[in-house]
Amino acid sequence: MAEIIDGKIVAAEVVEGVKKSAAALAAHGVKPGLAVVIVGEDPASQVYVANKSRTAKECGFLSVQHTLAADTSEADVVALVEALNVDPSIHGILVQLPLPGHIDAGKIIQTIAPDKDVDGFHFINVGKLATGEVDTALVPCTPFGSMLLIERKHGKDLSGLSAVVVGRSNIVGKPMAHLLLAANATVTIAHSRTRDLPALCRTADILVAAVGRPEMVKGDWVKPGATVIDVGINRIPAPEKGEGKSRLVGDVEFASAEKNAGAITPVPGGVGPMTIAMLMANTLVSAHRHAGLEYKGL
Ligand SMILES: Nc1nc(=O)c2c([nH]1)NC[C@@H]1CN(c3ccc(C(=O)N[C@@H](CCC(=O)O)C(=O)O)cc3)C=[N+]21
Repeated sequence: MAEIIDGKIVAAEVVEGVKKSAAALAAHGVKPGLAVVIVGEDPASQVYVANKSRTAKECGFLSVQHTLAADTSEADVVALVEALNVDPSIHGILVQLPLPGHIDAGKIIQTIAPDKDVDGFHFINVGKLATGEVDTALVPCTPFGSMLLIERKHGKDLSGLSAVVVGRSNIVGKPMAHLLLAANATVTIAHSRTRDLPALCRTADILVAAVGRPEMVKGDWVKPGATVIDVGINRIPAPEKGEGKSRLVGDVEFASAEKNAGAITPVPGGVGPMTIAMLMANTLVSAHRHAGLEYKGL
């Protein structure tokens, strides 16, 4: 049976470090500020938003939330982001995705000042990650947090290890692959058009599932002893818990996968809490950079 990697514990350690560093920043008269912009009400995002503002306050940050009506125009969202870009009290801007269909998410993301882009989605940060300029980049929170869990298990140098990332999104799959590559892993990105996905997954020493399909990765896809990082957060009906009830599952079929894996992240309590912790870490890094200070954390 696999070791269960407890993301809540590692995330709490990260948050503890962020809290201490934020307190030290206060001596320089700097308070990290995080602004979250939400357009409309996406129920799947509510948990995330609540966890995020609670953690930001716990870290001693300024935490500002702008909740806009679902029919807000693209121009109005652009104007808000531009105002936050020049607001000196704000060091991190996160525009909650998905956005309503009439708003071009790409346009909004590219409007965010790259040095406040705590999601790491702006072309500048994507390019820096891809070219190894990580010291001045902001790295996407979910892959960054996943990488921290992988480091706990394998150290910072993944030389000789093969990693398979299932999923090629700009938000998780691609940046995850870049981080693994930067750590010297041999990386394959798999997706819906990959031939014999189970066989490919069985070659992975490190298997990252980020496809958004509930329990798609089965136990017999997992190489014995492999490290499995489950990025999926899927809410599925759970009639056994009562009528209208639901439960969270990952992209990995946990019960079968934990029999083969050497280590595995659960859902909930794995990558999710790490995403929040890294958002705090990125906001702290940004606050340091804006103040001309160096952050020697993480
Ligand atoms: N611009 C943007 N950046 C994001 O990073 C972003 C986003 N938009 N839109 C929504 C998704 C989703 N997301 C989550 C992060 C943590 C948990 C999390 O903490 N999950 C708990 C779930 C706790 C529970 O529901 O019981 C866990 O996995 O343990 C969930 C979801 C970030 N997202």
